[in-house]
Amino acid sequence: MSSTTPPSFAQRFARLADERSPFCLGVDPSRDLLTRWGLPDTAQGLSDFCERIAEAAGDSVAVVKPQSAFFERHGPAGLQVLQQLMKRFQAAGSLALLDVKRGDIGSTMDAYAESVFGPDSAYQADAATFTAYLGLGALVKTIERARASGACAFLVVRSSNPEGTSLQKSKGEDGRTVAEALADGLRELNEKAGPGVLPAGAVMGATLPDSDRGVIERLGGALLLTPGIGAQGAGFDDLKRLFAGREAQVIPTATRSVLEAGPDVASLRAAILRHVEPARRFRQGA
Ligand SMILES: O=c1ccn([C@@H]2O[C@H](COP(=O)(O)O)[C@@H](O)[C@H]2O)c(=O)[nH]1
Repeated sequence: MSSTTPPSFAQRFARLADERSPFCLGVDPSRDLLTRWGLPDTAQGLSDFCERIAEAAGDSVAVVKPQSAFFERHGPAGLQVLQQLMKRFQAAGSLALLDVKRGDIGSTMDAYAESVFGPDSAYQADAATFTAYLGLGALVKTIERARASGACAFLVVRSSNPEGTSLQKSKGEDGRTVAEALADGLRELNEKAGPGVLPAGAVMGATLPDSDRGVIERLGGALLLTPGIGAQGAGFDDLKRLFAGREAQVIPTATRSVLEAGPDVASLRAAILRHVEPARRFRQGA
C-alpha cells in the first residue's frame, strides 16, 4: 500500500468486526414500516425513522446498509436524509454501505462510482452494491475507484431471492455458470489489487443451498455480504452451513427482522443486539 492510499474497507471492517461484531444493520424505511411506526410517508417521517434507528444502534454495529430505493422515492429531500443517516453512522465509527445496486455500461458506471466513492462524492460511502449484468468489464474502473478511496464495491454474485437462481445458474459457452464466471473474475480483480486490499466484495445470499459452496470457494478471500437472515428465512446456522472456515470474510446483514421491533428505541436496540451477538459468535467460530 502506497503512503497516499487510505486503509482499505477490508482492513477497517476487520478492526470493527473484532471490536464490535461483524453485524451490518440494514435500513429499509418502506411506506409500510413508516405507517406501522406512526410516521408520515414524507421526508420528515423518513428523517424521524432514521433518527430512532441511529439512536438505537449507537456504536454497536460495524456497518450500516441503507437501501437507496426507500430514500429515492422521497426525491431530493429523501436523498438528503440518506446522506445524513450515512454521516451519522460514520460519526459513530460505523462503515456506511450504500445498497444501490448500480449496473450500466462503463462510462455511466464511472459517473455512478464518482457519486458514491471518494471525499468529493455525494455519499462518501465506505462501500456500495453493484450488479454486473452489463459485464464485469464495465465495473473495472468502479472497482479501481473503490480501491483508490479505501472503499469496497460489492457485486451481486448469488442473490438471496429465489427469482435470481435461474439467471445466475445459467451456463455460458465455457460451461461455467454466470455466478461461477463472476466469482472467478472478481477473485482475479482482487488478486490484481494486491494482498489484503480486497476492493471487490460479493453479495452471497444466506438463503443459498449447499450446492453454492463451489461459487463461494471461487471467490477466494473476498468479503461476503450475506442478506437473507430473518425475513427471508435464513438464520445464523445457515452462515455456519455455507461459510464454515471463511467466518472472517462474512458480513452478516439483516433489515426487516430488526426494524419490525420499532418504533420504541429500547425495543429496537434489543433487536439490534439480538443480531449483533450471534454475528459476533459466528465470527469467533463458536
Ligand atoms: O441478494 C440480495 C441483495 C440485497 N438485498 C437487500 O437486503 C434488504 C432486505 O433484507 P431483509 O433482511 O430481508 O429485510 C433489501 O434492502 C434488499 O434490497 C437482498 O435482500 N438480497
